[in-house]
Amino acid sequence: MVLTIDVGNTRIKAAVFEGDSVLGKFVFEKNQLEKKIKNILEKFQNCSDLVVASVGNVEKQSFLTFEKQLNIHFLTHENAFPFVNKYATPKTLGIDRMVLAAGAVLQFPKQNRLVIDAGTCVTYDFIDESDHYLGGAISPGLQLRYETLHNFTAKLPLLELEVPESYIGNSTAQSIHSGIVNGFVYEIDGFIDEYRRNFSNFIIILTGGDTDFLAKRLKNTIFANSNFLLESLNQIFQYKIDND
Ligand SMILES: Nc1ncnc2c1ncn2[C@@H]1O[C@H](COP(=O)(O)OP(=O)(O)OP(=O)(O)O)[C@@H](O)[C@H]1O
Ligand SMILES: CC(C)(CO)[C@@H](O)C(=O)NCCC(=O)O
Ligand SMILES: [K+]
Repeated sequence: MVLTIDVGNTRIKAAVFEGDSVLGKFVFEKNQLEKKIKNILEKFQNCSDLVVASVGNVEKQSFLTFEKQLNIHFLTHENAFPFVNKYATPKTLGIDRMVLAAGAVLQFPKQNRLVIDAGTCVTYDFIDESDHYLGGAISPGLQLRYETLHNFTAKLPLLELEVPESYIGNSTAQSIHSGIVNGFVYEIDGFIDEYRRNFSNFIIILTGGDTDFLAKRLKNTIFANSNFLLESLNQIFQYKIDND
């Protein structure tokens, strides 16, 4: 059994795998990390390995507490990844993006793939059919857009996510919802259209905290899987055993 942990910018997500099956899924805050891992390990006593990908500022020490119980694997740029990294600054590429790219290559061999992770930030990652990682884009996520609009203006309120009534916002609130929600959807569909103009065939994987909200609203057909990063961690773990 493998415990996979994704330390994001805002939250931590974890899942226990037996082979390819998910036995349990967990979401928690950074300050609950040690307590939650302890609880998970009490529930799943056959966990032998812990695989972590972290872009957040969590102390490595918090995981090392469990060193006696588990083999701990901290993914870094030094690990073997199943693609050729063509990013101009490979050392600054987010480990979460590398894990998503690896998962796309392992789950969808020999085809072009676009991975969209709609989390705190939205990331776009493109890996072509020759398994070359080309890069993509980073933009603010849905929640971040609401917060930024409020934090950097004098008059704009902090609103909760709401589906806009129309693209023509007829009030301050509706204008904000339209700008953020419609803008977000247009951005993603716009990127997908641009990729389509340049690559004949590719699979699109959508993941991250806003997966379900977005999946219903995009005009393009996508493969929606909010667990894709955790599943990819599990797959990399299998790959890592074979290749490191
Ligand atoms: N319970 C929740 N708490 C926070 N965000 C949530 C929640 N449910 C859905 N979301 C949405 O998920 C987005 C955050 O995504 P996610 O949880 O994947 O981010 P994260 O933990 O920071 O991970 P990453 O850094 O990998 O993006 C927000 O834009 C928000 O709209
Ligand atoms: C873009 C984020 C914040 C998304 O979690 C993360 O992947 C990261 O910190 N990336 C580093 C910059 C880059 O990927 O080029
Ligand atoms: K993200």
